[in-house]
Amino acid sequence: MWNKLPPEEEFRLERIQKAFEKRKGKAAILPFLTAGDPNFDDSLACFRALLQAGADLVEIGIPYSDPLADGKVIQDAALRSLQSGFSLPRIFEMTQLLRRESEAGLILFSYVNPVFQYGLERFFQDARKAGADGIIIPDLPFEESVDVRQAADAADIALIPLVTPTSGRDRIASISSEARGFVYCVSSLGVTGERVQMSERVEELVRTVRQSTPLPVAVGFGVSTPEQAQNIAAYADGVIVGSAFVRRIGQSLDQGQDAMLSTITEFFKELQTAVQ
Ligand SMILES: O=P(O)(O)OC[C@@H](O)[C@@H](O)c1c[nH]c2ccccc12
Repeated sequence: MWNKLPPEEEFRLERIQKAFEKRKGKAAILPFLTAGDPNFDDSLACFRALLQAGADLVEIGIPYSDPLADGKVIQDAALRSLQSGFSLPRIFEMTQLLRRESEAGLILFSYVNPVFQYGLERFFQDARKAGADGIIIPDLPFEESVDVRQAADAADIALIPLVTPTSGRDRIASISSEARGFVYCVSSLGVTGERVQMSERVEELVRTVRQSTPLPVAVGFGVSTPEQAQNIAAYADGVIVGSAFVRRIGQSLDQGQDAMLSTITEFFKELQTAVQ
C-alpha cells in the first residue's frame, strides 16, 4: 500500500488530490508546456491562460539541452526557451507568479541533470518556496530515486513516478506503492509527440497501477485530439497533453501573443469538453 506521509506533511500533496477531486469523477486535462517558450513573458501568459481556462493541474517543463525522451516539437521548444535566456532559477520565479494567482496543482517537470546541477536539497526547498506541488523526472530510475524522494518528501513536493507498458507487474507495484501525488502512465514507447493511434495497452497498465495505489492515475504521450482524450478519460483520472499544445505555440510565434493564447485556450476547452 502507499506509504502515506505523516499528516502534517500531506498538506501540499492534498492540493494535487484536491485538483483531481474537483473534477468530480471526470478526468482532468493536464497540459504540459515548456517554461520560457518562446520567452518568459509569453510563456507565463500561456500558463495563465490555461489556468484561467480551467486547467486544474499544469506541468511546467524545465527546458534542457539534451531532452532524450522528447520528440522534435518539445526539443524545439526547449531550444527556443534556452535561446531566449531561460535558466533554471526562472522556473521558480514563474511558479511563484502562478501560485499567487491559482490554487491549481503546479507540477514541475525536469530531467534529472538540471536538478542535480542545481543541488538536490536546494532545488526542492526552492520549489517548495515557489509553491510547486510536485515534480516529474522522467529519466530518474526508480532504483536510484531514494535520495530524490527523501529530498522531495522533506520539502512536501510530490515525486510523481512514471510507469510504461513494458514495466513488469512487480516493478509497477513497487513504483506505484512509493508514488506521491499521482502516477504517470506513459501510453507508448518512444519519445513524446502527437500520435494518430494511441496504444491499447495503456488501459491494462492503469488497471495494474490501481492495484497498488489509491492515488490518481494520469495517462500521457501522444494525445493529439479530443477523441483520444475522451477514450483515456473512460479509465484514467487525468490526461496529460504536451506536444499538441507546444506545437500550437510553435506555430503561432509570428502571430502575436493574443493568437498564441487563443489557440491553446481553444484547444484546452475542446479537450476539457470531450472529457466532461
Ligand atoms: O508530448 P506528449 O506526447 O503529449 O506527451 C506528454 C509530455 O509532453 C510531457 O508529459 C513530457 C514532456 N517531456 C517528457 C519526457 C518524458 C515523459 C513525459 C514528458
